[in-house]
Amino acid sequence: MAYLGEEEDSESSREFRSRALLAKLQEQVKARERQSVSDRADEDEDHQGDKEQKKRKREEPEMEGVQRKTEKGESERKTDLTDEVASLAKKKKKQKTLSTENENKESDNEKSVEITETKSTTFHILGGFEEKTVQKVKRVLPQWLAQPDVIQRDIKNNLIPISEVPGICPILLKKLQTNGIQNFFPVQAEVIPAILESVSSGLLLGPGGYRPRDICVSAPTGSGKTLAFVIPVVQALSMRVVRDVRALAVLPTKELAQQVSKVFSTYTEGTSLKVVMITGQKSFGAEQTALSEIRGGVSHSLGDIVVATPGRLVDHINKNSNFSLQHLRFLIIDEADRMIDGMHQSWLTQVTKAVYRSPADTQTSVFRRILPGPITVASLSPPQIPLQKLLFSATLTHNPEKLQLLDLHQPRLFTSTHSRTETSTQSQDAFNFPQGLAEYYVPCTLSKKPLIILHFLLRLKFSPALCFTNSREAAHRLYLLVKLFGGVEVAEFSSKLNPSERQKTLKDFEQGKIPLLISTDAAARGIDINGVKCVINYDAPQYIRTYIHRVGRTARAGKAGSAFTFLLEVQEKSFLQMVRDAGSPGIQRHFVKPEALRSMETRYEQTLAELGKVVKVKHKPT
Ligand SMILES: Nc1ncnc2c1ncn2[C@@H]1O[C@H](COP(=O)(O)OP(=O)(O)OP(=O)(O)O)[C@@H](O)[C@H]1O
Repeated sequence: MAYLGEEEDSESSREFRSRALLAKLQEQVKARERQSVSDRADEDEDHQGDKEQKKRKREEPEMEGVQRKTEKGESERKTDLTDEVASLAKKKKKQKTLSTENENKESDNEKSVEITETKSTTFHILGGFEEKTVQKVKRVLPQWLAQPDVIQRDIKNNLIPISEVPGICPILLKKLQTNGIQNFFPVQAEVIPAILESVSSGLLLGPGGYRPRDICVSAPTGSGKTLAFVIPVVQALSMRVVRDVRALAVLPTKELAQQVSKVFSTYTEGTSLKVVMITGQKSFGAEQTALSEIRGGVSHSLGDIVVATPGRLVDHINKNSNFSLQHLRFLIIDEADRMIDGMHQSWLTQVTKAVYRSPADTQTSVFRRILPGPITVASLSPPQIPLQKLLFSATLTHNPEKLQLLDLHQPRLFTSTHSRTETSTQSQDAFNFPQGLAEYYVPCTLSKKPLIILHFLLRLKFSPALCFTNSREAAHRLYLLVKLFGGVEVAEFSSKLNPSERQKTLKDFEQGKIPLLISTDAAARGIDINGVKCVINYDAPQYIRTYIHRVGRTARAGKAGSAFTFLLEVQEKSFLQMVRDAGSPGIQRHFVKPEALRSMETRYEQTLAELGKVVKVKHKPT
C-alpha cells in the first residue's frame, strides 16, 4: 500500500507533507467559508430549501475539490504532494459523510467546527480527532472455506449402509461387518469416497495426472472421523507392491496415537500392510528396529503406516538415517487445530524436508521428488508421487492464516458447521456439537463444588462420569477428597501417571470398575471411552475448544450424554456467552438446592479435616 511508504520517508519530506496538508486543509476551510456565504446567498435567491438540496450543498466543496483535481494535468498531479495528502484527507472525510450510522453525529460535529471557526480568527480547529465508529470489517473467506461439502450432524437419521458407499473393496466391507459396523456415519459416507477418488489412478498419480487435492474435515466429536481416514488409506495402500512408509498419521499425544494405531491394525490385519507406532512409549532403539531392517547392506522399511507423535517423529527424521519418508503418499494430521498450534515444533517443515529429500541415486529415477511449485507442463513431467494431506478435527479453525501454515494444495473442506460460519459476523469460529449432547451449567460457590460432585455421584447416580479440573493439583486434591469421603470408587488421570498406569486407568474406567474418573485435560481430546454418560467440568474451561473436546467425551457415535459445567457467579456471563458464540444449541441451568446437600455436610467437614492431615503428612520434610 502506497500509504505505508510514508513511514520510510525522510524527515524533510515528512515535514513538507505536513506543511502541504496544513495548507490544503486551510484552503478547504476557506472554501467552506466561501461556500457558506454563497449558501446564504442562494437561500436568499431560492427559498425552496428542501432537505435533499441542503445536504447536496454541504457535500459540494468536496465535489468541487474533486473536479478541480481532475482538471489538473497528469504531470502536475504526480508532483503535487499536497493534492495527494489532501485527497487522502478527502477520502477519509467522504467515508465519514457516507457513514449512515454517524450521519447525525457528524453533521453536529461539522456545525460545531463551523461555529468555532467563526468565533476564532487567529487559528482554525482542523478536526479529525473525534472518536469515530468504524464499520466492522466483514470476514471474506476463500471459496473452499466458504463453500464446503456439508456433512449431516445428525448421525442416527443419516446412517448409510456400508455396501451403498461406492468403491470399498469386499475384504474391507467384510472386516467392517466383523467389527459390528453395518452403516457408515455421515462423515465416513462423504469422506471415504473422496479419498478413494484421489487414488483412482493409482498411488503414483493423482486423478487426471494432477496432484490430488488436500482434504480437511471438521466434524463433531465422536462422529467417526478415525474410520473416515483409516478405511480409504488401508484400501489405497493395499495396491502397493514394495513396502515403504506411505502413510504417516501424526497425533498430539501418546494415547491418541495408540488409539489410532489400534484402528489401523484392526483393518490391516490379515493383509501384508504393517503399522508401526513411534511415540516414545518404547525406547528409541526399539522403535528403530520396528521401523526398518538392513538386508544385503540396504535398509528396508518394515512399516507401511506410521503413527507418531510430533516430537518422536522429528527425532527419527533427524537421528535415524534408515527412516525414510521419500515414498510418503498420505500425511494424516488428526486433531489438526491442535497440531497447527504446535507448529512451533516445526515438525511439518521437518516432514516436508524428509519427503522431498532426494539422495543422489534417485535423481534419474521415476520416484524422484521435488517440492511442488506452480503446475506447468515441465513440473508434471516426469510425474512424481503426490503427497496428500488429510486434516481432521472437531474444532478445525476456519482462519485462513492459520491454515496457510499447512501449505495445503487446492484443499477441499468437509464440514458440518457451514451455515453458521458463512454468515457469522463473529471473529470466533463456530462449531457443531454432537446431536445427543445435553449441556447444563450448575451455579455454585467454591466451597460447594465438592459436595455437588458427591451429590451427583451418590444421589443422582450420574455415572460413569468423567470430571475435568484445570490443573493436576486440583485433580489430585479432589481425588483425595472423594476417596476419603467414601462411597464411590474414584481414580485420577493426569500426566503424573506413567503411560502404562494411564492405560490401565482408562481401561478400568471403560470397564465400569471406576464410576468416577477425575482428569486434567490430558483426557479431553480425542480419547474414545465407551459409555461415558456424563462429563463434569468441575473447573470451567478457559477456552471454547477445550470445552468442546471435554464435553465431546460423552454423546459419542450418535448416543446421548450430558455435560455439566460448574460456574461461579463471576464466571457465568462470560462463559455462557462463549458457549453461545461457539454455536451451542443451548445450555440449560441446573440448580442444586442447598437442602439437597445438607445431609452430607457433617461428613464433608470431617473429610476436609482428614484431608488437611493427609496433605500435611505428604508435605512433611523427611
Ligand atoms: N460407522 C460406525 N458405526 C458404529 N460405530 C462407529 C462407526 N464409526 C465410528 N464408530 C465408533 O464411534 C466412536 C467415535 O469414533 P471416533 O473416535 O472416530 O470419533 P472422532 O470423530 O474421531 O471423535 P473425536 O473428535 O472426539 O476424536 C468410536 O467408538 C468408534 O468405534
